[in-house]
Amino acid sequence: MAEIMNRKGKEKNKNITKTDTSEEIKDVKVDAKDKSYVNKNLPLRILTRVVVTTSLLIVVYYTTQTQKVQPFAKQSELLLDGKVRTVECSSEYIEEVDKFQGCVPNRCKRVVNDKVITEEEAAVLLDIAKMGLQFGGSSGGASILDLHSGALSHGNHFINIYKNKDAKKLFNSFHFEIYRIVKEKVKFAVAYYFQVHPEKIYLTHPTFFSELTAKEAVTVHDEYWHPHVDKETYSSFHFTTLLYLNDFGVDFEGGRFVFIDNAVNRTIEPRKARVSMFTSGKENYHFVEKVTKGVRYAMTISFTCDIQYAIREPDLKKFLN
Ligand SMILES: O=C(O)CCC(=O)C(=O)O
Ligand SMILES: [Fe+2]
Repeated sequence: MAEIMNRKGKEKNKNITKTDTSEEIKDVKVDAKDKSYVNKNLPLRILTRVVVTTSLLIVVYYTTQTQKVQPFAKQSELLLDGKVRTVECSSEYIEEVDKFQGCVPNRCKRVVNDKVITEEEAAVLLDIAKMGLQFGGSSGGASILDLHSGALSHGNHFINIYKNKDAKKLFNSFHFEIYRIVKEKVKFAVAYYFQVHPEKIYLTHPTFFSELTAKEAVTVHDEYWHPHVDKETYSSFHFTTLLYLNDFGVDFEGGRFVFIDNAVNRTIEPRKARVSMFTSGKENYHFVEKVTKGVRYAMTISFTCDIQYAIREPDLKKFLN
């Protein structure tokens, strides 16, 4: 029975083919037209979808990005009483610091205080940084001056500032005294906020001035914007402090300090004489945004609980003789 139906169907089709050829041709033409229409418009439709999806993704990305950034300290605010945020210490940090009696912070934290150092002191340090750095300067966007070791960025490498006779003429004992006092004040601020004994924390290497610009990086030393944990970069660190010497949004653009937390990034906008202090473990994962305009000056002042990594004051004699 099915076969009969098939045959009948075939015959019917045959008839149509014979009697209505023009109709079929017309149909075929329309079909071909339709197909070419579909083929011609397919790339356009795909393109439209791609454009719409990409735009949506961009909008979603930027809205979530901007929502995720929260200022912790803005340049426009003066934090005279300090601003503190407690964070859960990473287990590695606790394990490490536990070895040092009297140096364990009762809590891991980040603190910003604008009263520890005066603007006058910051201005003297800015002078020291600028005077020293004029004898060097990296080919890329990041230069450092370390008065303890004498290391000064120069082109693609480092030179020793203590070997430069002209540099020696510019510095005097007043500069070195302010440099010492500032570090001492910062040490006491760390001891106060982290509830550790001031005699149990020691200045450590590297403690240095930094100068960041929008210049293209030349060597890895110029790539200051990578997220990192200070303790992983320098194992001796237990407390990191940063003293900012000029102003975000005034002297330079970009260059905010950013703590990377799970759901949100928290920013510190540099402000002249602002001191930021934090425990150096994984709990304070961070980066510095690229400077897009101007020059940013800061000082990284590092502390350790391990006396074997303590560093001394810069040797004044090396400069003044
Ligand atoms: O200059 C800053 O704000 C931070 C620099 C930094 O992350 C570092 O020295 O480890
Ligand atoms: Fe860092």
